[in-house]
Amino acid sequence: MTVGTPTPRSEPTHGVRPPDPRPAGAVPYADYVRLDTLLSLQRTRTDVPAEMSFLIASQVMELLFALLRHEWTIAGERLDADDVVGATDTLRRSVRELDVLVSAWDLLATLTPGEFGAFREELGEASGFQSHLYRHLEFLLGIKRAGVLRGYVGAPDVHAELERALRAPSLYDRALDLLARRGLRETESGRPDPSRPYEPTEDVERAWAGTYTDGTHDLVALGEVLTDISERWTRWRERHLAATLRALGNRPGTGGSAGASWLEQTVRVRVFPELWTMRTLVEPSKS
Ligand code: HEM
Ligand SMILES: N[C@@H](CC(=O)c1ccccc1NC=O)C(=O)O
Repeated sequence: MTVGTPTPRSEPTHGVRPPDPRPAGAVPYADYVRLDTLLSLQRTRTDVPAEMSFLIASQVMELLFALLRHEWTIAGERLDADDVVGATDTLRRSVRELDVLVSAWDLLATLTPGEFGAFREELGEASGFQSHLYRHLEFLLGIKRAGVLRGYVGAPDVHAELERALRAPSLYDRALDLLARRGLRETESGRPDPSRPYEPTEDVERAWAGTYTDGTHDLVALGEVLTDISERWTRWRERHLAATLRALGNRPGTGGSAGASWLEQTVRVRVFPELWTMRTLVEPSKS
């Protein structure tokens, strides 16, 4: 092609031949992504234009919940194996995924009460409150409430999986056990009953403060990435509350709660609490 010849619309402008879209032996893109199945899942209940972004926002967030469950399960196994660097790498990747989860609220940021109200009745009593993946993530983060299981008695597989996660040590329990194995805690090992709600202790607060003061590099990196996760978790809740206030005002929720005022209480709870409270106790670094 000579200079000045108009480029046909179907050809790339940079002069490189496009790759063969179906190379022999390779898995076709549409098969790998399961595109047919994926694109069969966006069945809205109404013709209200804004409903599609609501549905896709919910699906995107559920996918990211599943991804985070995967990452945090791997990270937990690595902590148990004393692989601090491996666990920290996995948790760092999960922080980027959490950032995507938080920004997924942008999909709902323009939803007005009029638009939401136009399809909300079709949702019946369905609510994100019933998300079992979200409950699984809460358990991994140490937000343990046995009562949550009651909502899943009609779904035995989900119930069994959540029960296992409730009884297993959380990610934080596993990190604190690791600190104990490294001789950084006054008490020897983990919580006697990991299915109980996590209660902050001065022992754990001092253990983190001592670790940060000593500058024990791998453990400070672990503490910082856990703090990143805690911060993002709160941020997701803040944006959920803002989206709710904007789209719903102070109406009660479909899941039976008071709505925004109920969500407001959850925003105040921080996961991994001593990683926040210990910071006042950390001594200035020497190097
Ligand atoms: C504008 C859209 C949304 C509104 C107005 C809204 C509203 C609410 C309300 C009022 C609750 C409290 C329970 C209830 O009574 O229903 C709730 C809980 C919840 N919602 Fe949403 N929500 C929205 C979108 C989403 C999306 C896209 C997700 C992602 C899957 C989601 C996930 C959750 C979860 C996990 C809970 C339980 C929170 C907890 O227990 O701390 N919500 N939502
Ligand atoms: N709790 C919301 C509804 C809601 O969040 C919801 C309802 C049905 C399907 C998905 C939903 N949101 C996210 O999962 C409300 O009170 O309007």
